[in-house]
Amino acid sequence: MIVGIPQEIKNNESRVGMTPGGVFELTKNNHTVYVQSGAGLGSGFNNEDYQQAGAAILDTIAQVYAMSDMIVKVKEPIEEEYNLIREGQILFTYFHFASSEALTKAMIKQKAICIAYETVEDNDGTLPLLTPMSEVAGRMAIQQGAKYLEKPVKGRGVLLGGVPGVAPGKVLVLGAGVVGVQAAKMAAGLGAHVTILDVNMKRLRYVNDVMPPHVTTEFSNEFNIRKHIKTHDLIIGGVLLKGAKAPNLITRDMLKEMKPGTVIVDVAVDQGGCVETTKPTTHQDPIYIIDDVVHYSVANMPGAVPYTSTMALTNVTLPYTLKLANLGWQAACEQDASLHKGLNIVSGKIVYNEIIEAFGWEEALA
Ligand SMILES: NC(=O)C1=CN([C@@H]2O[C@H](COP(=O)(O)OP(=O)(O)OC[C@H]3O[C@@H](n4cnc5c(N)ncnc54)[C@H](O)[C@@H]3O)[C@@H](O)[C@H]2O)C=CC1
Ligand SMILES: CC(=O)C(=O)O
Ligand SMILES: [Mg+2]
Repeated sequence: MIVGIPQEIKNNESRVGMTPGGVFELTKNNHTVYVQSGAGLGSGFNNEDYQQAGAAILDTIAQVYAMSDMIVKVKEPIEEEYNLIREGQILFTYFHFASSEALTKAMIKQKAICIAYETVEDNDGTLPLLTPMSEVAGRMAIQQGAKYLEKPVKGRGVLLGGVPGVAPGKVLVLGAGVVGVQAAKMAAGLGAHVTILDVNMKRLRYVNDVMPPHVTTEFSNEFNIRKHIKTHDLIIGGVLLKGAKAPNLITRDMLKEMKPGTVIVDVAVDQGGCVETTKPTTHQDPIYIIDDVVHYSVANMPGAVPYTSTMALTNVTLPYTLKLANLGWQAACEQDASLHKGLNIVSGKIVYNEIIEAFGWEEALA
């Protein structure tokens, strides 16, 4: 198969769809790999690194799309890319369709085979291709939150760890999944007091077992959320309903209950966010303020640490990329139930119900 790796063109997205190590494995299996010139630079890989691994370099993104049977990338295609996508072409990347009707309609129109990293699902319900980026984003959420709690950027002016004689800051984490646990771990490491909420008791039991005593667990419901937002300095949104629009756990009226300068880092923004006032922002312009509450909602947080993120991503995507290249998408998805769950749109038809539900459509637009 011919596999193409275009440069990411989303704002401040420096990750790339594959490392030279990934290219090496594909070419070893007799596949052809085209990499757009300069695509890996942001992650520390130059054209020669890819050539030595067996790739051929193409000058433009248009050439990469035109010459490849399968495109492997990181973020969803953006508008400039829509018309480059060909009927029957496999796109293996993050899509987060439920948060964008425009993207969904565009991919239906292009009749591509859209396999979404974020819905590839193992038997135990875990999401192997989302997990490493959630690990990155969960850890980063505390770094970013701590920064925006500083007064010059309109935060409360609280140091998360406190100092001797002064109490530490308080961090409220919504969702005890991958993002939530990684965020809680980092915040606890800084010495902050952490409250973590989930509706899944198994996850709360796990957190309770592995975290230090200054991380406390509570069941997630409106009563508890309303209680805690009044006293916490930093709120992390890490909930997920697989493939679906995130539930609005914090509504607009609740902002008035928070202390001025409270910071919300809504990591779940890529699935629409779990805060009513969340709207996607970029690394260039990451925050906005409503009712004195600082909102940080960058939809591609790991893009800011591409050296770590590109390696972590290829580690998990490569076995699936190889399977798709070796067998073709139909046979690969028939053989591998986890990969099958990644099918979101196939030749113009939505095959993942939560997307149809997110837009309130009656049926898959075909
Ligand atoms: N902004 C960014 O750059 C990135 C965003 N993400 C996003 O972060 C979100 C979380 O991802 P993961 O942690 O991997 O998901 P996960 O599936 O590991 O965890 C989600 C948790 O939310 C919980 N949950 C569901 N409903 C809830 C409720 N009403 N209250 C409290 N908890 C609830 C679930 O029980 C689960 O434990 C996803 O939307 C993911 O796409 C992930 C990576 C990067
Ligand atoms: C998961 C995701 O959307 C990201 O890594 O950007
Ligand atoms: Mg994202």
